Amino acid sequence: MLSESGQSTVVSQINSDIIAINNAVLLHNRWLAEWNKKLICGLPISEEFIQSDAYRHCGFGLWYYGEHSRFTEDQDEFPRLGQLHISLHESVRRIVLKASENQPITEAEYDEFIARELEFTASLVNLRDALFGQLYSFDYLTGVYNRQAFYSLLEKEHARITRTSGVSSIVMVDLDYFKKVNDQYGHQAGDKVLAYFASYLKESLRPYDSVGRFGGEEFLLCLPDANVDDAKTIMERVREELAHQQIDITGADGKPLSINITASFGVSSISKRHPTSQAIETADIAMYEAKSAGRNCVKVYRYSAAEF
Ligand SMILES: Nc1nc2c(ncn2[C@@H]2O[C@H](COP(=O)(O)OP(=O)(O)OP(=O)(O)O)[C@@H](O)[C@H]2O)c(=O)[nH]1
Repeated sequence: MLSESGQSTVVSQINSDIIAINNAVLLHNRWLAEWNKKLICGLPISEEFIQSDAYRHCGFGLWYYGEHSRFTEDQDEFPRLGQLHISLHESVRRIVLKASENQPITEAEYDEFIARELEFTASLVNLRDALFGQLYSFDYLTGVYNRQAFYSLLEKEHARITRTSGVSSIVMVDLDYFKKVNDQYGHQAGDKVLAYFASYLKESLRPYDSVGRFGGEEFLLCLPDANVDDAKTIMERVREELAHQQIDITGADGKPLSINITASFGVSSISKRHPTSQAIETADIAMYEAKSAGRNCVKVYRYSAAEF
C-alpha cells in the first residue's frame, strides 16, 4: 500500500525508524554531555544518573524500551545494543557514585567507561546500517523486495534447496494490459494498482513465501518447498481471486472509480540442478506462454530430460 507521501508503507516505516534512531543518538549525546559537565565542573549530580534503572529513563532508554516496528526489533543488533546500553549505565553509575562521595576515579574505571561508550556507539551505527540495508532491499513504490534483493533471496533459496535436495517454485507474474490503466486513468492510478497488486500477492501467499518486483509491472514469487504442480494450484487460486478484486482508484478526471485487473503467471522451479538464473528465465518463458494463450492464465515450464 502507498503512504501519503506516495512511497510504500514499508519504506516509510523504515525511514521513520532511522529518524527515530538518529533522535535517540542525539538524546544519548546530550545525556553524556550533561553528566560529564557536572563531573568536570564539580556540580551536584542528580539522582537520575545514579538510579539502578536509569538506563530505562534516559532519553535513549525511552526510545529503546518504547514502541518499535518489526524492522528495528528484528535486527540482530537490537538486543545487543540494549545490553551494551545497560553496561554503559553501570559503568557511569560507578563513576558518578564515586564522584559524589569525593572518591578518586581510577584510570581503569575511566577506560572501562570509554570502551563501553565506544562499543555502544559502534552498535548504534551497526543497527542504523542494517536498517539502511533494509531500505535498499525494498521497492520504493510497492514495498516488496526489489530485483537485486530478490535475486539474493533466490540465491539463498538455491543454496538451501541444494542442501536438502528438494525443489521450490518460482513464479513470474505480469499484469495484463497494464499500459491501458496508465493510458486511461493516469500514471498515479497505475502506481496505486501496482501497490495494490503487490500487497494482494503478499496477503494471498503463505508467510514464508516471498514477493519481489522484477521491474515495471512484472513480479517474481518464491514458494519454498512447493513443486510446480503445487505452485500451479496456488497460482490458479491467486489468479482467480485477483480477477474479482475491486481496486479503488482516482480517474484522470479526479473522480473515484473501481477497476479490475488480471495477470498472467509463469511457474518454474529452482533446485540443485536448476539455478536461479535458469529458474527466472524459464518462469519468464512460461509467463510469455500464458500471455500468448490469451492472458489471465497460469502456465508451467517443465524441464525436458536434456535439462536434468
Ligand atoms: N504507473 C506505472 N506504470 C509503470 C511502472 N512501471 C512500468 N509501467 C508501465 O507498465 C506498462 C507496461 O506495458 P506493456 O509492456 O505494453 O504491457 P501491458 O500493457 O501490461 O500488456 P501485456 O503485458 O502484453 O498484457 C507501460 O505503460 C509502463 O509505462 C510504474 O512504476 N508505474
